[in-house]
Amino acid sequence: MELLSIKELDLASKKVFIRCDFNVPMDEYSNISDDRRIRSALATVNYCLDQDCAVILASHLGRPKGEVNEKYSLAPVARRLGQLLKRNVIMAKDVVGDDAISKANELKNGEVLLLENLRFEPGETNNDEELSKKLASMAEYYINDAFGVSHRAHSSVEGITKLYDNKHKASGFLLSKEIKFFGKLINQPVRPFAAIVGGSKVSGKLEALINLLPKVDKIFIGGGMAFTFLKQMGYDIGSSLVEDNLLEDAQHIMDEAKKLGVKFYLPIDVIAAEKFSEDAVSKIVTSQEIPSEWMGLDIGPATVRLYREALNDVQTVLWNGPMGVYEMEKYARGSNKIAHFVADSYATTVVGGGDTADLVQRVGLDEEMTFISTGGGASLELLEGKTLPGVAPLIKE
Ligand SMILES: Nc1ncnc2c1ncn2[C@@H]1O[C@H](COP(=O)(O)OP(=O)(O)O)[C@@H](O)[C@H]1O
Ligand SMILES: O=C(OP(=O)(O)O)[C@H](O)COP(=O)(O)O
Repeated sequence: MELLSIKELDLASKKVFIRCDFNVPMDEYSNISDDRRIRSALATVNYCLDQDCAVILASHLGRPKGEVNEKYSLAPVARRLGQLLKRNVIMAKDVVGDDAISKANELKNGEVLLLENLRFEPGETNNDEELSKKLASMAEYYINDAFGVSHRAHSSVEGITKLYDNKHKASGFLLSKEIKFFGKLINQPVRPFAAIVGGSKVSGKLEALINLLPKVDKIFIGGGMAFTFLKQMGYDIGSSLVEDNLLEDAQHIMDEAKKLGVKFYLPIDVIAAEKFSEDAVSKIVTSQEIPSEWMGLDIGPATVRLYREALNDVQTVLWNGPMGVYEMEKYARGSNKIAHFVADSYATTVVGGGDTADLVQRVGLDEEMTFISTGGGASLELLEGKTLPGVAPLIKE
């Protein structure tokens, strides 16, 4: 699949809109714990600045659900970006309001403007045409460099592409790199091929799992993903994260895995805690025996041993989603152990997702992996064989 490339555009001294994925992990004080997604966008931003462009950057951060919420402001990203670019980054107070529009209009060549969180606008996730039009009115060229969100048909990712012809839109360097890498990986994975899937975005990833089954040989489940399966198996999961409306889907996935001969691993023990807190009372329990009101916040040591054994013969691994609440040291052990097994293996190791990349970086193993992708959900959907809605309009005819 060949994409329209930024290199083929005549960008010199033009105004360019770049959709980035600056959805970076932050602590409670808005300190960015892993700036990989910002650093990954620099090649495209610097390329545009070298062409003397006026650069308008836009991203979402978290899921503020169409409302302005200071907690999800991109201001910390603007500061970090300024440090990395070694130049001032102008921050708009809104997305397509008076402030953003006037700053975009006044933006000079060589200047960088960052719009506020796109998801402060309810139209963003609804792929609203009016919002796309307002965003597109800011610049003559559109670049998608937001691999991590290219599986979402959102206004700044999909809708906006309809407002530019092929001479005025393209993929950025990051998006191209990711698509090229996964293209190769998916066509000829060396087998056995395993997917390790965890984290907290249960609903999206459960859907991905069903399509992943025919592509992989082994699936390892951890993190908040596990409890929907464990509940469906009849276990008491206490107050662990669960998607009750997806219990049947979970059963379907387990049945299909059996039918297809895909080895499907679930945690056999977990670290359960009385509450979602670092200082909560916690203990190791079997997956069948999570006390009511307690919640599973990490995989347990028996699961770690089981997964290590079963990962031994694997030749290709795609990992998305932490095995536990890795941000709290007390529940980070499972994720850290898995990170070490994956890094130490001779397999091709691909890690995807903002938080998964963060945890691998925290244990200093990022250089040990074959490839760290900026997209978790996006890479799972690529692996399913889907063409991502943000990528389809950028495929060369
Ligand atoms: N058992 C669990 N219960 C609740 N949250 C969990 C659990 N395990 C992991 N998480 C959370 O999942 C989040 C990451 O999930 P996700 O966004 O799906 O991963 P990624 O960003 O790598 O795609 C982390 O904030 C982590 O604390
Ligand atoms: O962090 C992201 O996805 P990921 O956690 O699957 O890597 C992207 O920024 C997409 O965010 P979303 O899942 O809220 O649409």
